[in-house]
Amino acid sequence: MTAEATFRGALARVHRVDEKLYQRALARHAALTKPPGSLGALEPLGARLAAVLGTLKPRPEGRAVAVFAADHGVAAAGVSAYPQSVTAGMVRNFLAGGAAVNALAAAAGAKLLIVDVGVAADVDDHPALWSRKVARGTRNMLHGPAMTRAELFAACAAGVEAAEHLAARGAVLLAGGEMGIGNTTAAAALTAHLTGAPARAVTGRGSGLDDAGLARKVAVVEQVLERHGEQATEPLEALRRFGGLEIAALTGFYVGAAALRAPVVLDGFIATAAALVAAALAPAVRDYLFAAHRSQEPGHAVQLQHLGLTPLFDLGLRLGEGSGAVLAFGLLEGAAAVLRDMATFEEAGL
Ligand SMILES: Cc1cc2ncn([C@H]3O[C@H](COP(=O)(O)O)[C@@H](O)[C@H]3O)c2cc1C
Ligand SMILES: O=C(O)c1cccnc1
Repeated sequence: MTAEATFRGALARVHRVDEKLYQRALARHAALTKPPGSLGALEPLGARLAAVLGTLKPRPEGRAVAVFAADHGVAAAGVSAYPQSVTAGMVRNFLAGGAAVNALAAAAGAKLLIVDVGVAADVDDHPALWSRKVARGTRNMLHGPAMTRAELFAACAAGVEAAEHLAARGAVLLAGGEMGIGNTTAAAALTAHLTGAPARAVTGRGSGLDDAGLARKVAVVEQVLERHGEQATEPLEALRRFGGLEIAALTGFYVGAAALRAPVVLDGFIATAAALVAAALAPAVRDYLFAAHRSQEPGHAVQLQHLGLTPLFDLGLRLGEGSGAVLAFGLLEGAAAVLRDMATFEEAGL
């Protein structure tokens, strides 16, 4: 099967969840031994999980996070506080177990898969590494499309296959993360294009730009949109022009998860840019997406509002790597547990 067929096949398998099951789960919550509504956001959260998993007694055990890594040609425009070489350096750190997502995934009991979809440097083989290098980074989107169509679909297919791989190994709750120096610039361009928000409203400091760096980054995003925004007439073309290989892989990952009817947790600004593309291609994908946190990156709130998703928490995170998504696993499992395991007033004879 071609990469394009893999991705389009997954898109065609995405269907809306059962709204009636969602309503029945809310009704069950109202009958449980607690004042109605006293579990707050956990109640609709549990009901959404029930609808996704097709049961009033969801048991989402088995957690996994896939972190997609790739480099960005636009990094040459001085849009990050860090050099491009940090992408490969951090991939090696993930494999050695020393990054934030390693610590958080271990604390959450989540399996971690690292996927190289486009790191510029060579990365040595490792049992935790999936080598799906499509190219040695993207081209600089200031001068033209970041990817070819073949590269775009190869990255999207890698994401679909990562979701299938993790689900086949017992993961019920999925999350995606990313690593790629320069990728908040790509995410900002995509977000401005897909939501219609002005570049300056969705462009932030990323990994830590100062005021001058931020002004340069906003100008880059504006120039990119001016130069070829009009040619991006559909979501996949926007992804090809302004995205990154890891963002395309995350788009495939969300579509792949939805096609498998698996709940999938969003992370921060870059991950949610990929979710915007996925939801633009197949609106039903939204039924399977769970927003973990609100990132400090200012465009994240714009994206979440566009998707109609309410984040579960705001810890002031601005890291990526899937770090915030992994932190939400416990809340999802807690929401499922109360819906599944609590007694109703009638059962308790109350
Ligand atoms: C050491 C280090 C670890 C990271 N882990 C995630 N990111 C985050 O920062 C990058 C995006 O920011 P920008 O667009 O400003 O380059 C991404 O790789 C993202 O995941 C990191 C960044 C650094 C420096
Ligand atoms: O929101 C994020 O995920 C984020 C923000 C800044 C830098 N890297 C990631």
